[in-house]
Amino acid sequence: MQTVFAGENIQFSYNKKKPVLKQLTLSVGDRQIYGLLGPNGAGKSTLTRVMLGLDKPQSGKIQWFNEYLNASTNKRVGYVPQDLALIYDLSAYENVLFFGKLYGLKGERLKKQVRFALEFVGLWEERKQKPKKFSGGMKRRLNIACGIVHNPDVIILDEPTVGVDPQSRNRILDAIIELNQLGTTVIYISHYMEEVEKICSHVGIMDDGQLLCQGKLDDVIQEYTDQAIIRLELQQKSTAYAKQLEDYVVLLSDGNRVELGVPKNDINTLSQIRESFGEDMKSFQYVTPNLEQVFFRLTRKNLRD
Ligand SMILES: Nc1ncnc2c1ncn2[C@@H]1O[C@H](COP(=O)(O)OP(=O)(O)OP(=O)(O)O)[C@@H](O)[C@H]1O
Repeated sequence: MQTVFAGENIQFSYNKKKPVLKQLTLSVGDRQIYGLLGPNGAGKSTLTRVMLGLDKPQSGKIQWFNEYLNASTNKRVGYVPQDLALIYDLSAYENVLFFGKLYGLKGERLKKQVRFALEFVGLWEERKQKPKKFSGGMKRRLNIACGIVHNPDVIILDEPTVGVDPQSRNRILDAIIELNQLGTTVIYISHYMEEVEKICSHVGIMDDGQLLCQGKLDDVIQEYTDQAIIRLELQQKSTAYAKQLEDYVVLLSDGNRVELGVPKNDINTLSQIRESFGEDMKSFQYVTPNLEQVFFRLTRKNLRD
């Protein structure tokens, strides 16, 4: 596998006192959809700025395509920022044209690429309209068109589905998958665990300026979920079963619902649970290990906290 991005021991602080990125090492391979997850303030946007060369780290090594950042690597990387970077007095077409020119495109190639980008996000028909009239989802899609107009080898998308309706959200996710199938490596920063599980081949979880794990999505889930989860629906509120619950690791207790962490494939524990609750157990469900559990285990936080 070819490495597209390699960052080693990146140390960065805004005010030279408290580091925001702490000896962070991260690598992204060619044609991956790499999901970068982390709670608020973990340092994801800062990392993105450092990766793009907008902020300079105090120490560490950053390479794109095995080269230090330079004019040529810059052209191969696209960026769709979290905050919409649109010019509201220009039409959708002119917005994308503007970004294409910034990346050095000219003439027929520029026109062709603008059309490709607008068609790709499904906004070609609306090209003459100004984005101030667009819905949140359309603005996000236009933002993406501006980021891909120069046909980059890698695109970094920072929370591209925030504040959009479900239809636009699906459209954006489908477009990202399609872009990847066309050969683009995607670095996808998101707060939505289910989106990362749906589209990403690889994942990295960061907290407090450090990368806590990274790897193939399935491998990470396997490696970091040493417990199976059993979800019980009880007749009464879970507080009424304090005695029975003493014997188990209670992961969640919410009204009549309880989630217990049990060793994987441990049939004895499962039958013990059935016996302990007997008739009081309305339902019993095995919950497949997922990224949310990995995230919680590593950060002790829920992503949307
Ligand atoms: N320009 C800045 N000057 C000083 N501190 C900053 C600046 N930008 C971010 N920080 C601090 O750096 C830390 C990491 O912030 P950052 O925005 O990178 O996190 P994040 O993971 O992207 O968060 P979110 O998910 O909320 O966007 C936070 O403590 C934040 O307050």
